[in-house]
Amino acid sequence: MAVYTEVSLDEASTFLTSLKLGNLQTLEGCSGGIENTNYFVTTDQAPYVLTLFERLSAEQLPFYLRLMKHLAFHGIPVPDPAANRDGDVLHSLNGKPAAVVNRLKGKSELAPGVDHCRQVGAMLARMHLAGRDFSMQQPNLRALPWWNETVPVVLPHLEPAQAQLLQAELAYQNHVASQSAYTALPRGAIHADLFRDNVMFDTVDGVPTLSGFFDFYFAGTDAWLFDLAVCLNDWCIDLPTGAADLERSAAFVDAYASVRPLTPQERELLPAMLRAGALRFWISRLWDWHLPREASMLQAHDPTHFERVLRQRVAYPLTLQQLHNADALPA
Ligand SMILES: Nc1ncnc2c1ncn2[C@@H]1O[C@H](COP(=O)(O)OP(=O)(O)O)[C@@H](O)[C@H]1O
Ligand SMILES: N[C@@H](CCOP(=O)(O)O)C(=O)O
Repeated sequence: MAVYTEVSLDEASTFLTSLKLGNLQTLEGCSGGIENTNYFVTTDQAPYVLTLFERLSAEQLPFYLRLMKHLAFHGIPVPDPAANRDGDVLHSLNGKPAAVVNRLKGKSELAPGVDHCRQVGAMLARMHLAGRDFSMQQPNLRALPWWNETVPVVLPHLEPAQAQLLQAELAYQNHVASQSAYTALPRGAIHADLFRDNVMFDTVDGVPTLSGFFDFYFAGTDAWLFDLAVCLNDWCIDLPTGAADLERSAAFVDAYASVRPLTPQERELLPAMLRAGALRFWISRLWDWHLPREASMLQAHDPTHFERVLRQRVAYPLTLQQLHNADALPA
């Protein structure tokens, strides 16, 4: 259930009219999602999603909403936040920060194939390029400084072998971040959480067709390669084992690079960033699992999944060369 703050028909109707989004026809609480209150609404103009932000503050939200607006303006299929007559995209409803975006068509593909990966890879690169002239900056709030802060907090909850891996990987990532190749990585606005459940596909003429990226609430300014690595760690692995799926990985990376070729430093650091992406989500899942926030509505995800992904990435580093030689990694 993801309606934490009730909105009545009258309240929604007045709100949508004030944004000139038409006359309310339907209002339906959305059962998916765990962070925010989401309603699917339809007016005589279009279907929308009304979100009341339960956790993020009014200070953080403008970056996410403005980024979505910027990307939508540049033709990237992302929810486009509705502005009021003053151009504001962050509103307030029933005491909560609120936004209204267009509803993307389709549904998430939780068992993606090669073609899904190809589409997401190409669109990810287009999104990175479209973000180049986005004027706002906000650091990735779940990057290295947060890992350094959070690892000591979760360590006491781990088995010795897990603690050893976590500390060793954090030391390795601190070392990587001090290298000139890392500093030279191209950067910009990244989604930072573009998992399978944050992408929609619609069926067009019988063909699954990417219809949008959403849930930009971990977005920030960081290395584009990190975003690519986060995606590869979700879209292109075998979920039960965490092992890389070479065919999907190659399709994803090739599609990405066909839009934005990777720099020599990105090619060099792909294995390290795949480890960084696994570490980031292992830490956040450990944190949510062992230290649930008071009155938290979050359902913690299984941290051991990303421990497995990290172990795979350490044991079998995935280089671009290997991606094009499918025999190089064990099945
Ligand atoms: N713009 C959108 N278009 C279509 N569906 C959406 C949109 N935004 C959210 N949803 C739906 O609402 C669900 C919850 O959204 P999400 O952003 O993941 O919520 P939370 O941040 O609370 O986890 C998604 O799984 C998706 O089905
Ligand atoms: N993708 C992350 C969790 C982020 O939660 P979301 O529901 O806001 O996408 C993970 O799998 O750990």
